[in-house]
Amino acid sequence: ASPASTHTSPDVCALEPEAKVSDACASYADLDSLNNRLYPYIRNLANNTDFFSYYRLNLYDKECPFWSDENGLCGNIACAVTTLENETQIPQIWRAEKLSALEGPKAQHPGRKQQRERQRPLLDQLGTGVGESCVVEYDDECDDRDYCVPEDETASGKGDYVSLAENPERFTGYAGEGAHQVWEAIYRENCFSRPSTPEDSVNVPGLSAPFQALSENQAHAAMDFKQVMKAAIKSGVAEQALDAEEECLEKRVFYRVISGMHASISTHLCHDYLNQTTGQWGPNLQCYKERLHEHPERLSNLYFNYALVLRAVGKLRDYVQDYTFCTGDPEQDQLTKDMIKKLAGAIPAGPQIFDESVMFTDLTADGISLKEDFRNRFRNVSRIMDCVGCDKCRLWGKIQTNGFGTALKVLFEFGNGHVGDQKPLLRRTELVALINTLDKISAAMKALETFRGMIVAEKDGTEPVEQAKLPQASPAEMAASLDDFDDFADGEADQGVGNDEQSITDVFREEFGLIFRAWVYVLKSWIGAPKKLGSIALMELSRLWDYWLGKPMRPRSWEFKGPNFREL
Ligand SMILES: Cc1cc2nc3c(=O)[nH]c(=O)nc-3n(C[C@H](O)[C@H](O)[C@H](O)COP(=O)(O)OP(=O)(O)OC[C@H]3O[C@@H](n4cnc5c(N)ncnc54)[C@H](O)[C@@H]3O)c2cc1C
Repeated sequence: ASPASTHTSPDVCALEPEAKVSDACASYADLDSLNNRLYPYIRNLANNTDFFSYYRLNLYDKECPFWSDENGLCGNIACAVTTLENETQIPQIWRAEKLSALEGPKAQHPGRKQQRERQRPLLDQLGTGVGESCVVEYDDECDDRDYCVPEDETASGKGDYVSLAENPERFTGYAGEGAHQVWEAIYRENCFSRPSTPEDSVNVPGLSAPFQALSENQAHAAMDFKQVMKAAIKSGVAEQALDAEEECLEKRVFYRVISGMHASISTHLCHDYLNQTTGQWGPNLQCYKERLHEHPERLSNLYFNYALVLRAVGKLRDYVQDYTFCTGDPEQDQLTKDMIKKLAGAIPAGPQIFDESVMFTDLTADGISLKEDFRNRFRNVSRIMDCVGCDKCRLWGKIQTNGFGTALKVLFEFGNGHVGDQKPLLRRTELVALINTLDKISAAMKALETFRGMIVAEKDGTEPVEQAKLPQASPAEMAASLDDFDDFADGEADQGVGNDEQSITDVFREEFGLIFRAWVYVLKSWIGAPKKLGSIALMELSRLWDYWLGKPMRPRSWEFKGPNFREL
């Protein structure tokens, strides 16, 4: 049956491309077209820059704080993570000797203020090119404005560096009771207004209609809300139950973030699936149908997350200006900074895709406690990640909760009049997690395109069109992709997307940028002219040679690529 016929969720109709993603401000089609342009760029940034492709985290030493996780461990080889054992594989600036030189002796756990004071003179020893973001991360103490339990990147913190590009998120085989227990615990964090007494929870009038879909036996056997929720998840009615709850926007957003993250994980595992008969990795259409296609509200939540995270990255445009990207390779650091600045600058500013200013507007005690509750619950989700029994899933689960936590922090703690305009310092791990989370959602949206193509092909009885693979870009190619991005930014401006009111300085900067790029273009053409003239001469000589030998003359290289081919 088609999704439309099997689901009563309001998101079913809303999934039409032109429809707006509910709770966001852009349509599915807008977000898809934005993603088509941004995707190669985000990929490059996340996978091909040292700053964003290494992550340090404590993957093995944290125990699950909620239950004994010994039974849920995954022994598959696909669950394993390759950590960087050899220090020479890590950019020099992050190696232990460098980090410990910066920290100095550490006899006891210092407070945040002490940490800052102690690190300052040591940072100064490194010289002006090195900032806090290069080497020093505060340890895993929570800041008031954190939505996540932070990772400790200091040398004394237990942890390993992981190359994210070498540990892609894909099918691992982690499933069953252990995985379900984790998802259940995560969704339980969404129950802001849980009934206060066990009686309430089995009292049918206290439950929303979908909970009543549980059999009477199930409902009466449940002694508290936790059990009702567990039973609801088992019976597959939890999503509808939560949908139908009378929820304020903030609680709905909490649920959508989690469900969207779950949908993204499912998309990746279905798209990069191991066919255990042939040993081949590739998309598994059945997996997609069961987990996503038949649940349009999950897809809607994935798009919602894209809008939310993209908005947060866009808000970094001023912040990254002063940020020191430090890997020990100044050329790459400059490139990284330019790339993230361009990315942030190309994301429509203002509330065109997501409007965070409509959330947490209630400044009464109730409103403040709602925000605290929201933050604490999200922190709990990040703690639950220590209960994931598969290393690879835990790695990406931790990165993505940190990424969403950072997005929420940027959205709700950076200005907006909620807390004032003070900008919180972002840890390196937070920035890395944010960009990699965006990369995961962006790649999931591209994977959905593949699956949609497969569904059409299956219906028509044709072969699915293979998606073009992204080329592995070298730093020089990355620079070229910056040029492409200029076109994108200009194109968007022409279409009136992302055009906030501009000041005279902005207009001047924009015009100056245009003139500068035109000047660079002309200069590049002049520099390239001798090579091009040489190629023309060589081509004409070869044609003359063919003519002299009486052979058919080979066509000119720019002639056989069609009328629109401009290059030599
Ligand atoms: C943090 C984490 C990371 C993981 N990473 C990976 C990975 O990288 N690779 C891998 O192969 N496996 C991973 N897993 C396991 C994977 O997510 C599934 O749990 C597993 O494949 C079993 O799937 P399932 O069909 O039983 O349903 P599950 O995905 O386990 O879902 C459990 C229940 O939740 C509900 N549900 C499902 N999707 C949604 C949604 N989007 N929104 C709301 N409710 C939903 C449904 O009622 C479903 O029955 C991860 C698990 C966790 C907890």
